[in-house]
Amino acid sequence: MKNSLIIALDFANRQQVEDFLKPFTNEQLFLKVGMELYYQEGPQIVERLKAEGHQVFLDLKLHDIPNTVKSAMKGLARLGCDLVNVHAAGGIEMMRAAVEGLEEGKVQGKERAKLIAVTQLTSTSRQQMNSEQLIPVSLNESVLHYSQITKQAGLDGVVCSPFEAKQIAKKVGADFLTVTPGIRMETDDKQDQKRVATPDFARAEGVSAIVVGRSITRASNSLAAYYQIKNLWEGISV
Ligand SMILES: O=C(O)c1cc(=O)[nH]c(=O)n1[C@@H]1O[C@H](COP(=O)(O)O)[C@@H](O)[C@H]1O
Repeated sequence: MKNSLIIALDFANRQQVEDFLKPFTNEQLFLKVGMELYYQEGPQIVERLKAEGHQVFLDLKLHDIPNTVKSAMKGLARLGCDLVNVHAAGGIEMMRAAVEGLEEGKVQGKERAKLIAVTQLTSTSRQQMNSEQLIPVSLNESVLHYSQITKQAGLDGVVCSPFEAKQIAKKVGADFLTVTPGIRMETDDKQDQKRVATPDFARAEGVSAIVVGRSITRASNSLAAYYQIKNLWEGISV
């Protein structure tokens, strides 16, 4: 899990995933299945990627009453994913229920998936958080607070941006996972992301894993873009 580069498979169907993965023939990848793909292809897409030897982050960002989240997690646990998530805004009781569901549903003899909570989405700015969510603090404070309650609920880590990761490691613990999307190369378009950083900045901030979508999946040469980002992330100069 630590030092992973997770590719966000934000595609509409299995065929598009297969086309994207074609050039990566000998690579064992860490792949993220999000709502777009999962809602179209269902559990089979996860089972298929696992059968091909990839690690899978199932990113469905559960956020509901504790009982519903617990039952949903119990079902998801059977898929044998490596990483799953909820929204920290669901609260401590909901997050504890998610852990219970994962434990209850886990595949016999296998480790349960790691569970992380989304703090403030990387598409959220301070101004939006203050005026729309009515949370009158800085993004750092809000993300740190969500990280602390996530730890209290017994989860393994959080989704945050690289800008908050160092402080989380200091205040919540160095082994608490910080998984960071919003990764872009210097010249890339930010699109809908607000808190954006480069792979080498993320490495310098000590994040556990980066999540990269469009900078790889929409690149004219995805394999080359993947290696370029991977080298920066791993601190390899070419
Ligand atoms: O939970 C996530 O993965 C997530 C949380 C967050 O705060 N921001 C965020 O961008 N993501 C996901 O990370 C991916 C980022 O994609 P790109 O912006 O294309 O690199 C998308 O699949 C998002 O759903």
